[in-house]
Parts: sequence; C-alpha cells; structure tokens
Amino acid sequence: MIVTTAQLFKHAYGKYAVGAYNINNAEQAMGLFQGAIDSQAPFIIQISKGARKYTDKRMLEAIIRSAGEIYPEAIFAVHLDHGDEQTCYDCIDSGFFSSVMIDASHDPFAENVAITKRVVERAHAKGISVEAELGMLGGVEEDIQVDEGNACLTDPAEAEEFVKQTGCDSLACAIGTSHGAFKFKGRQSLHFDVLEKIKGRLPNFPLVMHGSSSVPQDEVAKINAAGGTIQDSMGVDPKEYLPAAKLGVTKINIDTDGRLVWTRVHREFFRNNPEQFDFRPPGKIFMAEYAKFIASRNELLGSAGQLEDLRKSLAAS
Ligand SMILES: O=C(CO)COP(=O)(O)O
Ligand SMILES: O=C[C@H](O)COP(=O)(O)O
Ligand SMILES: [Zn+2]
Ligand SMILES: [Zn+2]
Repeated sequence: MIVTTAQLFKHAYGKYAVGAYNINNAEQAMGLFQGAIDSQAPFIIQISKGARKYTDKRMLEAIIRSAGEIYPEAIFAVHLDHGDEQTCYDCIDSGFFSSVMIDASHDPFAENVAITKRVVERAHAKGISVEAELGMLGGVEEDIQVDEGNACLTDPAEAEEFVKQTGCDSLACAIGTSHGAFKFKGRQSLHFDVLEKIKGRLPNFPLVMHGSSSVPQDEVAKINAAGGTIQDSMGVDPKEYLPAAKLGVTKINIDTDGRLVWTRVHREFFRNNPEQFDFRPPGKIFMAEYAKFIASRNELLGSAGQLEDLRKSLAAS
C-alpha cells in the first residue's frame, strides 16, 4: 500500500526513523521489499533524477507497482530524491509519487523559500507530501560537488523561519553527514547539539537526515580484496540512528551502503567464478544479501516490527 511520507512520519515521530532507500533496478526493488517484510517495517522507496534517467522513469514506476503486488503487505511511500522544480512537477503530475523532495538548498534562502513554496502549493493540491532542504551536506549530490570545507550545518533559527514560510512537510537538515562512500577520516559523531536546537525550535516537526550510509568497513575490505580500490573512509555510526530519531529525525536516507553490497557480491562472484558470464546467479545472491542488509538497518532505525501497528493506526485515521 502506497502512503504519503507525512502519514509515515506521524506514526514514527519521536519513536523511530523510517529508512529511505534508493532504487535503480528490479533487483534493488525486490531486495528492499523482501527485507522490509522480513523485518516487518514500513519504508520509503526513493528515486533520484539519475535513477529516472538510468533506464526510463516509466520502467521504475512499473517495477515498484509490481513489487507492491508481489508484496501486498508492504506499506511504503514513493518519493522523489533531490528533485529540482520541474522534476517535482513531473512527479506530482505522474499520479504515482506520494512524496517529493524539492532541493533548492544551493540557492540563497529567499530563493529556496520561493521555489519550495511553489512546489508545496502544487503538491498539496494533490495530497502529496513535500520534503525541502536547508543547509548543505558535503560530498557528491546528483551532479553537484560540495567541498567538505563548504558544507554548512543548518541554522536552527533559519530552519524555523523556513518551515513557517514554506509550509513544507519535512525538512532535510545538514547535521554533519555527507553523501557517498567518503564521509569521514576516522569515526565522527553527528552534530546532536545542532539537532537538539532545531527540535527546540520545531517541536513535532519531522526532520530528515541525508548521507546516512555507514560505509561498513568489512564490506569495503571484501570489495578491495576482490579487486576494488575503495578509499579508506568511514560513514555514520548506525548506532546513532535511533538517538537521532528520538530528536525528531523521521527519515534516514541510505543509498551508498546498498551500492557497496551490490559491488561486493558481484566482485566476489566473478572473482570466484571467472568462467561465468550469467548475471542471474550473482543477481540472486545480491537480492538475498540486500534483503538481509535492509532488515538489519530497519532494526537499527527502530522501524522493524512497526508494520502492524502502523496499519492499525492508518485504518483508524
Ligand atoms: O542521502 C542520500 C540520498 O538522498 C544517500 O546518502 P548516502 O550516500 O550516505 O547513502
Ligand atoms: O543523494 C544522492 C543519492 O544517493 C542518489 O544518487 P544518484 O543521484 O547517483 O542516483
Ligand atoms: Zn541538497
Ligand atoms: Zn541525499
């Protein structure tokens, strides 16, 4: 069942975070749905502009619709990740997306407000939720590269003003994370002090954490042992997901870690079976491994085991 992110956040707020996982193909979709059902968790399936271009945007819609039929128990939102204004309108008009992200965080504050307001108006007219972004993460995002030095944390006072002016349903805040596999040299903590201040100014308002992959060191070691040259780096400590959720983070975005699972499975498979050229055996292994990964993340997010309670509260509302 497809629901809006606002519906998911109402149930999750202050208790757990909903995992938001990107997909680009059928194998990722199947692993994601299987892992969500295995862990009895709601989830957000997110599609970036790059994913919509990878095959064809209609292909992804068809894959998600089919996965929803194969796993009728699943409760999830279909969300546009890092949309520009035009892509938001395209998704709003598609009749398929239940949530969009307008990412105008690279524009000046007033421009970000103006663009976000226009998207909110169009989305809300169709009952679709809107995530906006304020502050800047480091790392690679779509086709934009932000230097670590330029990454700026979200200003709590600005966040309050931004939400008041735009009417967005959730806000992506920069609290020290960055996109991709190269986040931190050595372990670093989230900026819980900033998060607390944002929550103080926006009580009960759903916050979103991008760049939340943990970049598992064993996964990177296996990839490199099988011929990869992934640079030494660390991600977010997944034990910090739940403390962040208690401070109002209701959506935690994880994409890179899934790509690492894919890379490890395929590198190991073809290293161990150099005579093979059938992609289905590693594809099968990937789907099973990705399902396990999703279930393990949902445990850490606190979303595991929430599915039936959510179903009851949706039925009652
Ligand atoms: O924020 C993300 C998608 O919007 C993904 O972040 P990661 O690169 O840490 O997986
Ligand atoms: O934030 C970026 C997401 O991980 C999506 O990545 P992508 O734009 O390469 O699909
Ligand atoms: Zn951004
Ligand atoms: Zn992101």
